[in-house]
Amino acid sequence: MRITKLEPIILHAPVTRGGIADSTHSITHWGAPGVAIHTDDGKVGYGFSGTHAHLPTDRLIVDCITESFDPLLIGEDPFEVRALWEKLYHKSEIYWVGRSGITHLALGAIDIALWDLKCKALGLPLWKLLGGSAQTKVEAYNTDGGWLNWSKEQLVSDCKRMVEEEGYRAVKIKVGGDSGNEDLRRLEAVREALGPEVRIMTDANGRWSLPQAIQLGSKLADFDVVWIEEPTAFDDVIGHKRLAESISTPIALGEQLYLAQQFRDFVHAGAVHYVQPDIVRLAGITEWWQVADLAHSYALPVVPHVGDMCQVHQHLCNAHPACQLLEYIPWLRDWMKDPAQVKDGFFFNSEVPGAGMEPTEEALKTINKI
Ligand SMILES: O=C(NO)[C@H](O)[C@H](O)[C@H](O)CO
Ligand SMILES: [Mg+2]
Repeated sequence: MRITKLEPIILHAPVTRGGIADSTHSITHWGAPGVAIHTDDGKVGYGFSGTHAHLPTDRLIVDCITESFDPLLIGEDPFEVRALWEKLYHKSEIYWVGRSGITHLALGAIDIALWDLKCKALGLPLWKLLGGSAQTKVEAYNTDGGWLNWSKEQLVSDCKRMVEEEGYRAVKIKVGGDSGNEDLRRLEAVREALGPEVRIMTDANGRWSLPQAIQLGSKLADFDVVWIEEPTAFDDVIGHKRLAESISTPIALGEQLYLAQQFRDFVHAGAVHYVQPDIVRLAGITEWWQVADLAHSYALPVVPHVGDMCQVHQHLCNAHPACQLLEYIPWLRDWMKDPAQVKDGFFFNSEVPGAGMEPTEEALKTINKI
């Protein structure tokens, strides 16, 4: 099998109720800039990055795919995923301007598409190609009812519905609003509504200063939260280490980290407890697996961020022994041929050959019409 063509794709999918916000971002659509990789035997592999649907930067990502990486892939054997990852990552002119950021997001989409091709050529779902199930099932926690722009009433109503009607036993709510006391009042209302057994995660999306994170983070224990996610500046290893030494609530982070080496620094410093690698920020499945192995060697749970909207991470969590739990956000499910399925709070294992990000024919009709 040889690669014959890279076709750029940009999908923009509407988010829940037309707009969601966390402490740092406010979006109306989820962006999926990516690629369809065609081969000489007619197979097509699909891979996407995950963005906030900002068209100019989505175009930068797909241009990087078609202008910079394309010439390095035409004629290559897609089975050689790791060799191609090294070739593309270390292409010196690209490495000079990239190493993380736009070029890394572009490489991630390509890597996912190459794994997709490998799966399709062997007729296997990604989790089976990676070695089979490492656990009986992967639990889902739901993020899509906890947005910071929801009123407290909407927040409580969504979280109750997810638990009482949809079977979730864990939900995540956003903190990091303008008022720390309002954050705590919202958290208290959700805890009171859900009772003591349901697990609640909190996520500040990097908004707090270190003193704010120490002050507010120390109060989270009153509500028995599972973790505080991204409490302070995304790249601040020392700050998170100091916070981890100051509060009892575990720290979760990773959705903003591009490189395995960044995860190494946080893990080695004891600055993270729940490690959240994302294939769409790292350079795909190939780099994600390195981070999951690193975390596992430190006995740290891996609970990926889902910039792919669970489509590929459902496979990865099924296959990697460090994963028992995965975030659920549904924004791409109507655009995917094999949408991730959650029932009674657990993910189903897909048996469909592939890595999970093949769009529907309908979705492909919308591309490049954005
Ligand atoms: O932090 C998150 N999950 O843990 C969410 O993905 C972000 O809030 C959304 O992408 C909006 O920026
Ligand atoms: Mg987050």
